[in-house]
Amino acid sequence: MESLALKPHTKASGTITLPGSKSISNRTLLLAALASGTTEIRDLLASDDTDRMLDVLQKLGIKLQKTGERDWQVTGNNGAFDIKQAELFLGNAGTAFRPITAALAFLGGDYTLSGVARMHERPIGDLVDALLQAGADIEYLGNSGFPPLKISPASIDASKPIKIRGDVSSQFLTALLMAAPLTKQTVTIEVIGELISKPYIEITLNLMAKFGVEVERDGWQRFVITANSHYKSPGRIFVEGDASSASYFLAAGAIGAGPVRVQGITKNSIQGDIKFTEALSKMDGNISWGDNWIVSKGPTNNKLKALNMDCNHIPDAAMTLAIAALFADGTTTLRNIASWRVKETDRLAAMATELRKVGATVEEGADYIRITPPEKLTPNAVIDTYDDHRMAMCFSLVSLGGVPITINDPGCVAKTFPDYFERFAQITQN
Ligand SMILES: O=C(O)C1=C[C@@H](OP(=O)(O)O)[C@@H](O)[C@H](O)C1
Ligand SMILES: C=C(OP(=O)(O)O)C(=O)O
Repeated sequence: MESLALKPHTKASGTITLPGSKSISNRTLLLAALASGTTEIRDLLASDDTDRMLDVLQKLGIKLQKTGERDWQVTGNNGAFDIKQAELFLGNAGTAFRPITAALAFLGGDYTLSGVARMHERPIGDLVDALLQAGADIEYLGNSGFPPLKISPASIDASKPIKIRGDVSSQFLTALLMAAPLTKQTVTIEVIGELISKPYIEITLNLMAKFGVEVERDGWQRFVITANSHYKSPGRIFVEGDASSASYFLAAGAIGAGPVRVQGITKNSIQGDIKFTEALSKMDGNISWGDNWIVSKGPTNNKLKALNMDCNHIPDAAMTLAIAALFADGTTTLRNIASWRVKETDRLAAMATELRKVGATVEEGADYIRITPPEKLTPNAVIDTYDDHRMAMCFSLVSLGGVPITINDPGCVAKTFPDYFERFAQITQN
């Protein structure tokens, strides 16, 4: 297996232009494909997750044209896919698998949807159960409740409210919301139990509105999409820089004195992970904002403050906090993150195992992690990354503690940030 040896550093500074947001990119691609009219997408993320979405849309007959390094033109097909039979591979992209499942279930056709082995261990039962209530025809080709899936033509009846659980992944509700206008019926969605990762629903509603569909809502419990809703191209759409990707560089600035500046995002971002900046401020990191940028610097006394935080609203960026915890003045507890267990790997187990390799004392609970930093980080740890881009990106930050560290399978960052390590090298050159 390939591995990357990172040299020890104590300082991080410089400027990084962020890659486009994964969450915005994949939603925008799908909405543009389902809209009437042509959409110019600027600053789309180029990564494995977006490649999976582009590939699937192309297979479904959507015309996609690359018009610049990060720019695409999508010719919408007005709420339909012309290709009615296809075998689709969605890698490990949750933001592609879940919404494509819902769209195809409502539009009908003969499709199989599969992914990498880990995707076949990531639950999808709550979404399938919701789609079945409206008459969709979906079969599990492997284990019940998990991909791969077979979708067949069906007659969809949305006259009764569709109930959906949102306590395993918010992507199920996102998928149902985005697909609802395809039924051309009024769809009422009722969320059962506690919805997790709520800010991702705001991204969904925001982008649906940009494409002309306003969703009526009653808090987080009930959403109504009326029968006359259909997606229309907004013309041109700009993808913000990825707030989760920003977290590694902002943390680097706070750990390694800084200043580190990320470009392509600011305060009014529609991404929930922008709130990572609040968590970093609570740890005494210094954050400042501008037009289209954020800068982080270290605390004046050089040590970060320990944190005790409910991280349900920022599940991805919370992993970065687990690493920042290594540089804090006491024990950090990150709570309400049970969803970590069903992402690219079991992130609670993986994070605990790898943090122990660098000397931390770690308590891992069903839905929390508690991290006490060591007096001195253990040098030369060899970190396993479990095919999880965020494990690889997070652990690069340990090198800022002045210790060499080796990252196994660094190429797994391709899921959302293919040139991460080149960018990281840019801020650790001095
Ligand atoms: O909707 C989205 O774009 C996402 C939602 C989150 O997943 P969960 O809702 O499963 O927590 C997040 O972890 C994922 O990276 C992207
Ligand atoms: C959970 C993640 O990905 P996915 O969109 O596949 O759920 C992630 O990027 O951290």
